[in-house]
Amino acid sequence: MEVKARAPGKIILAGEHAVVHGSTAVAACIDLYTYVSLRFPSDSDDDDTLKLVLKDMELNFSWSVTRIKATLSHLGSPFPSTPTTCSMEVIKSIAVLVDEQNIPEAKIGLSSGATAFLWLYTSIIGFKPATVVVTSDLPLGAGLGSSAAFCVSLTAALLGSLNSVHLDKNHQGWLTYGESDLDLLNKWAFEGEKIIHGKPSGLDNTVSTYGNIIKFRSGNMTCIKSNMPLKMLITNTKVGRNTRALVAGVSERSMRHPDAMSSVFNAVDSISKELSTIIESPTPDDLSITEKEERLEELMEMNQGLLQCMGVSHSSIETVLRTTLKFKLASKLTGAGGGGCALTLLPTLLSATVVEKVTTELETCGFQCLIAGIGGTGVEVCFGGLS
Ligand SMILES: Nc1ncnc2c1ncn2[C@@H]1O[C@H](COP(=O)(O)OP(=O)(O)O)[C@@H](O)[C@H]1O
Ligand SMILES: C[C@@](O)(CCOP(=O)(O)O)CC(=O)O
Ligand SMILES: [Mg+2]
Repeated sequence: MEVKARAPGKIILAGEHAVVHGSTAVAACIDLYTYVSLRFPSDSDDDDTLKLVLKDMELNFSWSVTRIKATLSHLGSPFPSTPTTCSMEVIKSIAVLVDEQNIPEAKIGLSSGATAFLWLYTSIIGFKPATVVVTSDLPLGAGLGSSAAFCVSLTAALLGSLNSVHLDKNHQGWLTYGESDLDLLNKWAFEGEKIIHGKPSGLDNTVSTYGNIIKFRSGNMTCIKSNMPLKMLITNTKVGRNTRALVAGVSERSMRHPDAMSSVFNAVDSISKELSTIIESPTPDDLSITEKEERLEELMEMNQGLLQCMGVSHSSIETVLRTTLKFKLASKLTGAGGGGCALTLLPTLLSATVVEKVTTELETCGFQCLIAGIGGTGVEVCFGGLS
């Protein structure tokens, strides 16, 4: 049997980092996906290996199931309906299994992904041989939520292989999970994100699971129905960074300056709330589309200023801000910052010529630009053929 799953990446319109400290954030899924295929060997195959193939990265990992079992069977796996946090002690045991794979130094960031994989696989499936193949449209470590899309798509494929999950396995094409299965899936993916991020807010896995545009605060989400066109230019500075280190840096700064940082987080909370109100408010209302766009641009600039206060901007992001400002366009970083991606609002009345000019100038700086569709469906699975 083969189960395929795909989960989208995301952009954060407002509230990254502050959301880890209890502020509101607004995020939308984008139409770039991570894909997972899960295949169990037939009973006649004499195969004792669990294989993880990271196709884009040209990396093949393989573990003997007997070896994994010797390391982890004391945990009582599998426990698919009880999402559980991987303890530090178990992370260390899994790290030994990951280290044995000799990941090249240049790709060492993938070790946290491999650790999350082993935790999710053994917790949900147990000690069974299989081959898991992963591919992704998303740049890794660029702020577009590749870590969450990886955890969500993997969990979707794993849960999809269980009989306890309510899905029509004869359906041809992509299928969505029911509400209660999605809730379970999201909780497991959050446990995977904890292994990769250290202290995630849960925003990224939630938007990748449920899709749409969401307002999120302290683990609770509300879907936002947008009443205006939202076109964003995404610029990838290609400056690599690691969310875990950036999130830890903000927490350290907030321990050094608790009062000042709490005011920063409160300001971000207000920005996210105002931003979601503007997006949702009916048009024509008291504000025209152009006026709404101007307010969004101002809020994005204010949010970017506060991200600078948190210490997560970067010279490459400042270059994007300066370049887009020349065309009177507002930008902010998206995701953890420290490089990675920036968002630029493209107002409805902006001419195609200006979009072309700004894109060319950003690309001349060595950056990569794209316009993604935002706010679509979340995670999906597939058992049959895909047309
Ligand atoms: N397709 C993938 N395969 C394996 N690991 C992945 C994949 N996508 C993401 N990861 C893991 O997530 C990490 C990147 O996550 P993170 O630093 O949070 O950045 P972002 O989520 O913005 O892309 C990678 O270094 C890797 O460990
Ligand atoms: C910085 C943060 O708000 C978002 C991180 O997103 P990403 O991993 O950079 O795509 C962290 C979080 O919410 O868990
Ligand atoms: Mg991430």
